[in-house]
Amino acid sequence: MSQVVFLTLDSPEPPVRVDRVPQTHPAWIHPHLIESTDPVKGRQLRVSSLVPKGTCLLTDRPYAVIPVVDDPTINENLICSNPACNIRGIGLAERCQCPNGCIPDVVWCSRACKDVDSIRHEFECSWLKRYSKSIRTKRGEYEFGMLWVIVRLLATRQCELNDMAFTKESQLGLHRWKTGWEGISLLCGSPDTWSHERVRAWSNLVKKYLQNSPILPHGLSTESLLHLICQEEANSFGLYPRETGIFPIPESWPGRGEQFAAAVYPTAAMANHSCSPNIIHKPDDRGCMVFTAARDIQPGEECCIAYFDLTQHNNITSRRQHLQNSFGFICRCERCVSEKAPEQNSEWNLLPMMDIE
Ligand SMILES: C[S@@+](CC[C@H](N)C(=O)[O-])C[C@H]1O[C@@H](n2cnc3c(N)ncnc32)[C@H](O)[C@@H]1O
Repeated sequence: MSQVVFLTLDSPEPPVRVDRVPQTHPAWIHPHLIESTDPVKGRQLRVSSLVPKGTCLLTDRPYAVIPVVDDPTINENLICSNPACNIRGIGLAERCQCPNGCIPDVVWCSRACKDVDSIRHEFECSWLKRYSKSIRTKRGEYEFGMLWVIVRLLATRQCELNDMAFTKESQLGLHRWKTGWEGISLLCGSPDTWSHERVRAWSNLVKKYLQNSPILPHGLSTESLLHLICQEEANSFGLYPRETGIFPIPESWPGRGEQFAAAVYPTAAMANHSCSPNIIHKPDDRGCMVFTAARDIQPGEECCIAYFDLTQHNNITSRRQHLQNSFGFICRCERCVSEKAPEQNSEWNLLPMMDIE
């Protein structure tokens, strides 16, 4: 059963028909890509038979995505807020803005996209109006972005709860992979996997900005919200215009470019990190995450991406430090295990998993 909503426009244009909320299913998963579990790394992606170099293994739609740009009033890299579109690169002339003037980062590429997205945007609009300025001023862009991703996750969840067709398909287990909110709830990351300081700071943010209220009517407990932040921090992707994970790095490689968005994907988040990845990843022009085989991948082999730009951290000490500080785990990829930094060897087995600082 599809939910049909008619939205009335101010102008004499015909009403826009919304058949159902935007789909959050993975757009496509290669039939030979499988999920398994590693005793140290947790869930992982593998292939069940030989996958030749250049094969596309996954395109995953974001469950939530936000733009990340310095000055949204002039930057042309903003993405369309409508999750069914999410096109990047909206020129200043063609962008539609929020009629309530919530924040300049919220734009749509057309009036049709704005209208189709009105129910979802309504969920975040009052929250953005009420809190964005003070969070940005007092806490900075990073924490604002993190909280906005959480609010967008909750907004998609709300749409999903109202969308009978999606819920029914999920409940019947029609998908081989867990999708939608069910996929998000399976993401790794909990208060136990992060440092006490970080968890305390996030807990304060939840109490101050994310509690269930008429401004943010999600119906979840503060514990669930804290857990969601822990998951988001362990699983969100930065979106860059060029590929991440090309290895060995070609001499003329310019790097992946400047970040333009951040997103959470239910299936792409299952990929573990390797400092010599066999998968390169890159968002398409609509924010879908695309995984491509960087070389031939043998049957049973794990599929790994690089969580960071390998040109920026080229020795083991720098790579380990970066992964611990930014992602909260000690890298156990084959390259790190074989290269072990001499000065860190003695501590290697003593360090707790996933504990930052
Ligand atoms: C984005 S998730 C990847 C999927 C995750 N394994 C799961 O169970 O859902 C990132 C987490 O996976 C684990 N992980 C990823 N790459 C790893 C690596 N190279 N070495 C050790 N743990 C890794 C860490 O716990 C990390 O916080």
